[in-house]
Formats: sequence, C-alpha cells, structure tokens
Amino acid sequence: MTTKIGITGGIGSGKSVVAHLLKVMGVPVYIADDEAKRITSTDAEIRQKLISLLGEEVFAYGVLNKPLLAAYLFSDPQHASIVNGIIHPKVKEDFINWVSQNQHCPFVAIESAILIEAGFTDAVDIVVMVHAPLELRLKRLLRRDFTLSEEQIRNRIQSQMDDEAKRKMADFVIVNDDITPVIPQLITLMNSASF
Ligand SMILES: CC(C)(COP(=O)(O)OP(=O)(O)OC[C@H]1O[C@@H](n2cnc3c(N)ncnc32)[C@H](O)[C@@H]1O)[C@@H](O)C(=O)NCCC(=O)NCCS
Ligand SMILES: Nc1ncnc2c1ncn2[C@@H]1O[C@H](COP(=O)(O)OP(=O)(O)OP(=O)(O)O)[C@@H](O)[C@H]1O
Repeated sequence: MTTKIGITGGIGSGKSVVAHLLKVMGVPVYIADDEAKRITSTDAEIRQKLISLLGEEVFAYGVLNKPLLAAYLFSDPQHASIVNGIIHPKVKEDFINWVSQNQHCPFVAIESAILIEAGFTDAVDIVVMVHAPLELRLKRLLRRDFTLSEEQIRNRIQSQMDDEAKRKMADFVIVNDDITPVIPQLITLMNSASF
C-alpha cells in the first residue's frame, strides 16, 4: 500500500527543500502550487468563478493576472479562503487521480502551503509540518524573492494558518532552522511512516 505524506508549512519554512530531498530519495512528489497554477489556467469552471469574483481583468488576454489575484488573496484571510474554495477542490480531485497512478510506490507525497486549510488532510495518511522560526522565514524570503517587500511577505504569512494551529494538526514536525540537520529527520519520518 502507498503511504501518502502531506508536507505543509508556512511560506519560507522550507517545504520545497523537503520536497526536493524526498524526490532525491525516490519519492514521487505532487507540488500542489504548480498543479494549482496549471489547473487555474486551464479549467473553465475555475476561470468563470474567478471572473465572477474579480472581473474580466483577472484573465488579461487569457493569462492569469497574478498581481490582481495576489492583491485580493493576500489582503484578507477570508479572501484566501474564498479563492482556495474555488481552486482547491479541483486540485484535490487531480491529486487523488495522480495518487491512483502511483499506487505501486511505497511512498508518495504532496507539498502544499495550505494542505490543512484546503482540506487535504483526509487525502493523506500523515501530515508533516516543516517548521522554521518566523524571522528566519522572513530572512530567507527577502533573499529569495527580490520582488516582495517585507510587508507583502507578512501579508502572505497572515493569509496562511499559523504554525501553532498547524502543529496541532501535524503527525510529524520537521525542524528546518538552519541548525538541525534535515536528512536524518526525513529518514526517521520514512521509517515511522511505513505501514
Ligand atoms: C496568488 C498568486 C497569483 C501569487 O503569485 P506570485 O508569483 O506572486 O507568488 P507565488 O506563486 O510564488 O507564491 C508564493 C507563495 O505564496 C503562498 N501562496 C500562494 N497561493 C496561496 C494561496 N492560495 N493561499 C495561501 N498562500 C498562498 C505560498 O506559500 C506560495 O509558495 C499565485 O500564487 C497563485 O496563482 N496561487 C494559486 C495557486 C495556489 O493556491 N497555490 C498555493 C497553494 S499550494
Ligand atoms: N535548511 C536550509 N538551509 C539553507 N537555506 C534554506 C534551507 N531551507 C530553505 N532554505 C532556503 O529558504 C528559501 C525558502 O525555502 P523554500 O522555497 O523551500 O520554502 P517554501 O516553504 O517552499 O516556501 P513557499 O511557500 O514560498 O513555496 C529558499 O530560498 C531555500 O533555498
């Protein structure tokens, strides 16, 4: 049986790094952000619902107007939940289908900043939270995303569930604080998660 690992954590916590390491260890990983973007730009129902919510300009010349969607989404946690309610049911459907194509693998994983908020916990066997201190996340993001200001990053952090609430829902926490080695934690995870 395939064990489905859900990797979550706030923006800048290091989910992508953990997802990358799992891939190197041979685990197929579904990157929800990439797939959500693909589905958002191709699914007619999502397109229609976003247009009803934000107007025609949300798809300027057929292409998603990212600054407009981001300005709405990250200005209020309620807005994030409205947009996620439009996009993520389809992503979940797509993920379930992807899992069925990877049944032969002992482990599969999904990486999503909003795994819990978007209702994916019942689609995975184990929820893994990647944790990093807030100030370190800010420092990493200011270094990674030259286009984002500190205020924009803080707005994004606020649009996501906070770490203490996430921790309560998590079965396993990976500490990615630039001090604790990550690979041994992943090995412990995989040893404890195989059913
Ligand atoms: C909102 C958009 C246009 C912003 O684009 P932009 O290039 O400025 O940022 P980018 O895509 O690099 O996102 C950076 C980070 O923001 C956070 N984030 C993105 N979308 C969301 C969301 N819907 N809810 C909460 N946080 C989000 C994530 O931590 C993400 O890694 C873009 O992220 C998007 O199309 N989001 C919809 C897809 C989605 O829901 N992805 C995140 C969930 S897995
Ligand atoms: N252990 C680490 N050591 C050094 N740099 C790290 C470490 N973990 C993450 N980083 C760096 O911090 C930045 C943020 O990490 P990453 O992109 O994995 O975060 P994320 O949780 O996936 O964020 P997002 O929600 O935006 O996708 C990246 O530039 C990454 O290379």
